[in-house]
Amino acid sequence: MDKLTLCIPTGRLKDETIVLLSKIPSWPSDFNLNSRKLIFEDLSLPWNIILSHPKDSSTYVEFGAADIGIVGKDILQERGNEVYELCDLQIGICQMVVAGPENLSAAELFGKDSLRIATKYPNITRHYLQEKGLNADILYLYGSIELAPIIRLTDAIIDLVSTGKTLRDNKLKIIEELFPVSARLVANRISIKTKMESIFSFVQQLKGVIGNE
Ligand SMILES: Nc1ncnc2c1ncn2[C@@H]1O[C@H](COP(=O)(O)OP(=O)(O)OP(=O)(O)O)[C@@H](O)[C@H]1O
Ligand SMILES: O=P(O)(O)OC[C@H]1O[C@H](OP(=O)(O)OP(=O)(O)O)[C@H](O)[C@@H]1O
Repeated sequence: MDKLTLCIPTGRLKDETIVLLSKIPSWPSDFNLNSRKLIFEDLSLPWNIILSHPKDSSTYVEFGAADIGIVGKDILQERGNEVYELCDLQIGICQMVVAGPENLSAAELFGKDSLRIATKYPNITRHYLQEKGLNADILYLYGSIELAPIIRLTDAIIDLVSTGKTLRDNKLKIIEELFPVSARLVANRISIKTKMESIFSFVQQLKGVIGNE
């Protein structure tokens, strides 16, 4: 069987991914991905591994640098990379929401004459506003999005929520839920044909351990 190249995101998904992979029997129990190395091609590994920024995993898979990869549904929606979604890994679970000040109702927010929304997800936000028939200015920010409405830079945000702690600590609340988010296993569209057997075997092994605490 072909040895696959797997793209694992750094950041908060990395640890959960390693927990999942280490439940697969062929994973070497003493293997350590916690260095600054970005490529792992050790003979002891059942797959070659590359580590990418979480926003880039689906791009590496789309362009064939990796056969398969792990990526949040938020990034798949935002970037629209041409990859094949294989399965939900049930890690990195959160929700994409519209959130705003605690005292603001949905009717008040959406009834505003000039609406401004801060987000790390401009494409998702544009699409959402179009679907709702709303006109708004989108303020693209890199992080700490919750800051924008509390200093009244924007009326609301479109961002991820998991525990809700960031919203609560900043006196914000969910105004509307857009879609659930979790990490997905994706495959390159050519590899899925040329390395079908290896990919199928990998998916079967993963499916055996997904959701097992
Ligand atoms: N609060 C959260 N709870 C659960 N999963 C999350 C949460 N925030 C983000 N995620 C998921 O984890 C993925 C990676 O997020 P992470 O915070 O590691 O990186 P990032 O925000 O894209 O990058 P950076 O922190 O460098 O800006 C996201 O694309 C999303 O799918
Ligand atoms: O509901 P919670 O559990 O509080 O999580 C939500 C927060 O997590 C993410 O931010 P992240 O930690 O990635 O930081 P960032 O804003 O700098 O991107 C997201 O953008 C929220 O800010």
